[in-house]
Amino acid sequence: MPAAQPAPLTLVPPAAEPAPRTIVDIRNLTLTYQAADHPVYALSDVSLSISKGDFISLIGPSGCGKTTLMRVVADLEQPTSGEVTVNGMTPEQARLKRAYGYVFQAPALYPWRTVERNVMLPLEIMGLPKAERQQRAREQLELVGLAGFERKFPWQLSGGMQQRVSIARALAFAPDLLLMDEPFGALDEITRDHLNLQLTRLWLSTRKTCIFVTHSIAEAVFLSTRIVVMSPRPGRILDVIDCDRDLPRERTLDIRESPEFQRIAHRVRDGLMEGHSYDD
Ligand SMILES: Nc1ncnc2c1ncn2[C@@H]1O[C@H](COP(=O)(O)OP(=O)(O)OP(=O)(O)O)[C@@H](O)[C@H]1O
Repeated sequence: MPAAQPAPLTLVPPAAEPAPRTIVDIRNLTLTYQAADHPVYALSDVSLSISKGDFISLIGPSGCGKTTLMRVVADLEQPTSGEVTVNGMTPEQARLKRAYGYVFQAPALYPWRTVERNVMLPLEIMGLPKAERQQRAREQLELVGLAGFERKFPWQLSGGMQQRVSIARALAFAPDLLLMDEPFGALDEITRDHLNLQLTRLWLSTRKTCIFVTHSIAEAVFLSTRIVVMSPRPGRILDVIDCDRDLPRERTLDIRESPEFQRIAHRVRDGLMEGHSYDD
């Protein structure tokens, strides 16, 4: 009987990486506010695609439309023209499905509610049973490093801790997308460094898609997978910088001294200066 032949080797091509899922798709977005006596051209022809797990920072001069852009994604403003989808839905559908959490510049916590009850509030509005509300609130508070502070009132916490409570509140109903509008803008630099570090760890562990507005170049480079540099009003996109290509995903504060970090920071600064009108 002839010896069994070994099965011929077939080369299986490596499985292609699945294309990242688009969470936010913005096409040719223009927004003009109708102020009392004149139109305000806030955004002009903005197109941007944000994939699942991206951490996008929007940076640009004051009044260039960063908040407006986030508010359109959150269905708090209507575009004058252009298309926006969130998780494949219109912003309105996404809002109704609670597809995003919103963190504002000021923590906006209710002073008469404990920390835990502040985080539970959106869950209360959703009608979740108390035990589930409490469990979810505790999980989120632990995630932002505030386990043990559940029974405190907001006024008993520092500004940085209050902002962490508002992040926990935004995360409480497990949104796919986290919108953060200059959440650390009002904090001192050391606290801000600390929160940047915490936020980057939180992002690594949850892989939420984040859109983050900031005026700080260092903060944008430290946190982001991509930085979107905007022009003065009407806001247009001047540059989109891929930070992930040159910086590791896990970042510690000392990365800010690295030549790669400095190079990206320079490019952001160049973009901001190029687009800036000093006549304003
Ligand atoms: N409801 C509104 N009616 C009229 N103009 C508005 C309205 N909301 C915002 N604006 C104007 O639109 C422009 C863009 O505002 P927006 O708040 O989006 O800018 P921004 O880049 O977030 O500014 P900042 O960095 O100062 O927070 C500004 O000139 C602002 O004054």
